[in-house]
Amino acid sequence: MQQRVVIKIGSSSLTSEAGGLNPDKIRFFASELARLQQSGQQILLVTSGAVAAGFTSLGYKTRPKVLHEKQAAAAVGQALLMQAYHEAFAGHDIGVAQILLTRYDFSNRKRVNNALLTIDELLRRGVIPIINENDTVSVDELKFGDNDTLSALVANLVKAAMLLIITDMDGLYTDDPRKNASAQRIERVDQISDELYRMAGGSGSSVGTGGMRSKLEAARIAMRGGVPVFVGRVDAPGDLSLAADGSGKGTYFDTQLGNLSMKKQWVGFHSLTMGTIIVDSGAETALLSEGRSLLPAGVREVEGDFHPGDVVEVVGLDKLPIGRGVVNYASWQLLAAAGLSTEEVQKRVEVTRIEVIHRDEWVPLR
Ligand SMILES: Nc1ncnc2c1ncn2[C@@H]1O[C@H](COP(=O)(O)OP(=O)(O)O)[C@@H](O)[C@H]1O
Ligand SMILES: N[C@@H](CCC(=O)OP(=O)(O)O)C(=O)O
Repeated sequence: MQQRVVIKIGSSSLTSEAGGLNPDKIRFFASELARLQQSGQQILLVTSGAVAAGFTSLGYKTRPKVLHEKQAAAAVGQALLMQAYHEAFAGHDIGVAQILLTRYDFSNRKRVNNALLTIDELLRRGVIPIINENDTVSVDELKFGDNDTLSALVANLVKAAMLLIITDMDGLYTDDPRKNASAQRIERVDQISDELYRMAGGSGSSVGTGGMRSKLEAARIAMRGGVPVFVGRVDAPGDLSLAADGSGKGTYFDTQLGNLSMKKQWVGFHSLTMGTIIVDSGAETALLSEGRSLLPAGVREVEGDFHPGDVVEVVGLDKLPIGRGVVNYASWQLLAAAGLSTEEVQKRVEVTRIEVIHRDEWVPLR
């Protein structure tokens, strides 16, 4: 199978600060992607820019903040965005296809499989799938909020050889370079630490959304799926191919954290969680450092209404996420078993497995 490369281009790289698409930039990226495709890779493009492209046509002076205004702007802008790509790629004799996805699509195996079959067929025929969030039907918690996460989920789904996140900054710095001139660029990252998250700020431009923080989050998801990531700038001919070859202007994230099976990817990143389990510090250490299963004794609180086989989020006493797993208890059973020793649980609660979450069905997120 040919190698697949997912390229994500942010609004800041395609539009002007005042709104509206920049056709020169679109043409430039089309020729960069065409060059990469000619080198034998299958290309998938995750593009932002619909809101930024559309808001001026609706009479907004600046990028709207209210959800339904953003959705309206995206509905106008998405057509403009696709038209611009269609024309730009036609110059290279390359066809394009529009795919709009939401978070919910990834949590539903049937829907995500349909998307994959479509993508496979397009790639077989040399067409570039152009993917964006389906802004019209996305509502708050189902929303990606930014396309960085979407690009990581797509990269994992298609088993990409690499994810290239193109933005207006040449990589991750020790601080936002727009605010701190002495910030230093980080060349390579092999583990995403809390310290790194503290360095990464929000968006510096008026058109972008997630900033470096959401790019780090995306890198974390892709790395867990075994996909190496580049975050950086592409602004001269040949830059994209250089980025794919390992000598781009940006930061590289390696994947020493190991590959996750499709099942664990689904549990960790694609599924919707049906509840939350709050665990004590002993259970947190057992789960994160000792590779053990979660037992009822370590459970402090239970939130939500779930059933055996559902995916739940596990948080520490500080309420910060530790990971996700497939739960073996219904929420009402776990409420009865919380804090009890294994012996006590066996006497009092009728469950098929004693582990609340078995380590084989657990994905740590720290
Ligand atoms: N530590 C950091 N290193 C680099 N850029 C940072 C950092 N913290 C915040 N940023 C900001 O993140 C911005 C890129 O994110 P964003 O505006 O969302 O772009 P895009 O539209 O490409 O997704 C940069 O322009 C920069 O101002
Ligand atoms: N779906 C939205 C993406 C939102 C957005 O701006 O994302 P990004 O520029 O990647 O930070 C759009 O096309 O405008």
